[in-house]
Amino acid sequence: MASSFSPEKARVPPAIELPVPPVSKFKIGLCQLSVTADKERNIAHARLAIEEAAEKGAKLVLLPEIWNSPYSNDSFPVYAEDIDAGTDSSPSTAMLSEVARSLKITIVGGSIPERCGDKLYNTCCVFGTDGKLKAKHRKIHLFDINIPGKIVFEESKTLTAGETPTVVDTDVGRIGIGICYDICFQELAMLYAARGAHLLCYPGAFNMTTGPLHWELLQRASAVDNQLYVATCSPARDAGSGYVAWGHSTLVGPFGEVLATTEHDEATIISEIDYSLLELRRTNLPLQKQRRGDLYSLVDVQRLNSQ
Ligand SMILES: NC(=O)CC(=O)C(=O)O
Repeated sequence: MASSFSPEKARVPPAIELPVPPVSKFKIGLCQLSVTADKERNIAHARLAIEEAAEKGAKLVLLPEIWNSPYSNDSFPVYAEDIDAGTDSSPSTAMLSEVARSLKITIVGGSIPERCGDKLYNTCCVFGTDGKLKAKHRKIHLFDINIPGKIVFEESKTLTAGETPTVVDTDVGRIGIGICYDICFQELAMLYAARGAHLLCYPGAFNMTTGPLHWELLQRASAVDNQLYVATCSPARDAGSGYVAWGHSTLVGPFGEVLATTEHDEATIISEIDYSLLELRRTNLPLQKQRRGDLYSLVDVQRLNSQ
């Protein structure tokens, strides 16, 4: 369907007030998992890591991008699951749902290759404490990159891009979801902030060229520009695999401060999120009020079109 967006209508309603989160302080777990070619092992392994994070007090657990499959265009069609067709056709999300329900935690389930009809997507599922699927985010910006002599990757060879930004209300606050390359598009983070997100979660697998330069920079920029928390989770590095991930899963606070991070080995990071700091930082630095909406503005096309 063609978008009905027109520049004349491009006056955006004011940003949504930051909603009162259902919880002020809680622990988040970032599971930087090793990923192999053995899907069953990957699922069992992820389950153990989630259980370990929950045992250490995590109420929200974040997994990496493509944690049930090698990250490759050859693998995506082979490992893809039909998430909407019920638990039998998606063992990976069935596990996430079951463990979220039994441990009463929220899970932002990294991403897996999703099959829907004749299309494949890179998809993140969010499960609530009752085990129900609360949101499904299909990677909006496909990772098509060509840095000669360093890295060439074309997700669009096999995958289709998602069409919808995803903000989800959970027991641990309002969360905006992006997958890896989605983090390079700051408008998406701004949109989530304008929709009242407390936290942005990005499962990601940055590469060894962009990772050292861009990974932390983008997270900190998103956090400080939008005055919210940003959490990322990568697979652990496997130097022998076709795609070598940078690792460095991280939690950044609303002042751009790195609260917890790790290197490239497998690890579970447990760190605290304190939403009272969102108000504090927004009072210290009232960017929202100082923004020059008369000179520039972000257009939320979906909100405009739904009016
Ligand atoms: N998987 C990705 O989208 C990787 C990416 O964005 C990168 O820069 O690396």
